[in-house]
Parts: sequence; structure tokens; C-alpha cells
Amino acid sequence: MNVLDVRDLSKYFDLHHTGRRIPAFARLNLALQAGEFVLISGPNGVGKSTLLRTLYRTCRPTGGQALYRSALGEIDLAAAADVDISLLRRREIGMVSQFLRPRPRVSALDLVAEPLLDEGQPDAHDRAAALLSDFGLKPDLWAAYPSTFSGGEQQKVNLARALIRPARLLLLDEPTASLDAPARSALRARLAQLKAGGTALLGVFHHPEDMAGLIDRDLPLTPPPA
Ligand SMILES: Nc1ncnc2c1ncn2[C@@H]1O[C@H](COP(=O)(O)OP(=O)(O)OP(=O)(O)O)[C@@H](O)[C@H]1O
Repeated sequence: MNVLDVRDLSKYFDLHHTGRRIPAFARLNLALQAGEFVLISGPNGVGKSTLLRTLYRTCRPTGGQALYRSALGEIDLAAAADVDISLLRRREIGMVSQFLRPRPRVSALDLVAEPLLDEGQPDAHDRAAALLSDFGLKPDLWAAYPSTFSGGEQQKVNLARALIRPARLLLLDEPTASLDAPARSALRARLAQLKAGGTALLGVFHHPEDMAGLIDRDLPLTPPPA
């Protein structure tokens, strides 16, 4: 059964100050099954990030449907109420971007453990420590505040936080940017584990060869008509 059925999904940005319409993608179709890993590819500016943001609903689509089969039933991500989207983000749909949003006076370990603490899981900190160790963040930094970390260190915290809980649908926007080789292979191992557990994955990768053997299909985007 498909986790996601995208039908004729389009996104145009209306620039009100110039009266221009910028196309991101148009009439896109995609079916994604549980445990499937689809790579979104294409040149710069073709709408890859916008597609992920539209599915995560940081962006509203201009038209079409994105039918997501949640544990609670089918919901159109293109039209769902914000409150339902928030619930899905907490429980089922994950998004990994290139940037961490550090919070003042929250340590790296607490930031990573938080999604499990919210669920009342008693081993949250142990699991957070294990994941930070897998991604190669030095233990000296676990109690420190990530706002002072390097780009690669912040990204390790970002990945650990986003991947600590299994999602049914995981959206990945260039998650390997700024990661060293050991962290890239730790990411690959974690994604393999999630895929084997049935997570559907859709992502954009700077170096898709890092994910060789895991990616099932390629979805090449082409520029839509202006
Ligand atoms: N908030 C916005 N307002 C107006 N135009 C936008 C906005 N966000 C993206 N765009 C435009 O939409 C198009 C697609 O952008 P997007 O970032 O999705 O491309 P991409 O394929 O991810 O590019 P890259 O490979 O460079 O990361 C671009 O022409 C971009 O300028």
C-alpha cells in the first residue's frame, strides 16, 4: 500500500511586488510505498526543496493533492488543517533539513532526546547519547550549547534529533551537506535501519552515491512552464 500518492501537485510563487509568477514544479505525480527510498534529482532551482517543503507543509501548494495514508486514515497534505499537520509532524512525518535550530541554554544531548522525552520514554538520554556517538559528535560537546558548534557539529545534532524516532514518512533535504565521511556513513546506516523498519524516504542529496544500494528510484524534476 502506498504511504503517499502525489497527484498533479503544483507550486508557483506569486511575487506581488513585481506581478510575476515563479514556477517551482507543476503537475507532479509520485507514489511512495512503505520502505521505499526515492531520490529527487535535477538542476538548481528546479523545485526540489520546494517539493519537500510543500509535503512538510512549510509551503502551501498552488494545486493538486498529496494523499498521505496516516496510521489514523487518509489525509490530503495539500489541504489539511494546520492542527492536523502539527500532529502528523509530531507522530509520523519527519523532515531533515541542512540547518539546526539551536535553542538558548538547551544542551546538545537534551535537544536530541527531546522528541523521546515528549513521549515519556525513560531511556531518551541513553538513546540520544548512542546516536550522537554514532554520528561522531565528541562526548565533550554533549552537555554544551549547539549555538557555538561548527556547521558539521550542528548538523550531527540536527540529524540525531530528526532521526531518533522512526517516522512513517521521512523527507530529507541535502542532509549530508557539511558532514564528514564517517558521519555520512552513520547516516546511511541509520537510514537503512529506518527503511528496513518500513519508513518511506524521499530526499535530495548532494552526493547520492553515499546512498548507493539504498535508493530504489530516481524522480528527476524538470523546469515547469513559466
Ligand atoms: N519563498 C520563495 N519565494 C519566491 N520564489 C521562491 C521561494 N522559494 C523558492 N523560490 C523559487 O522556486 C524555484 C525552486 O526553488 P528550490 O529551492 O525548490 O530549487 P532547488 O531545486 O531545491 O534548487 P537547488 O538545487 O539550488 O537547491 C527557484 O526558482 C526559486 O527561486
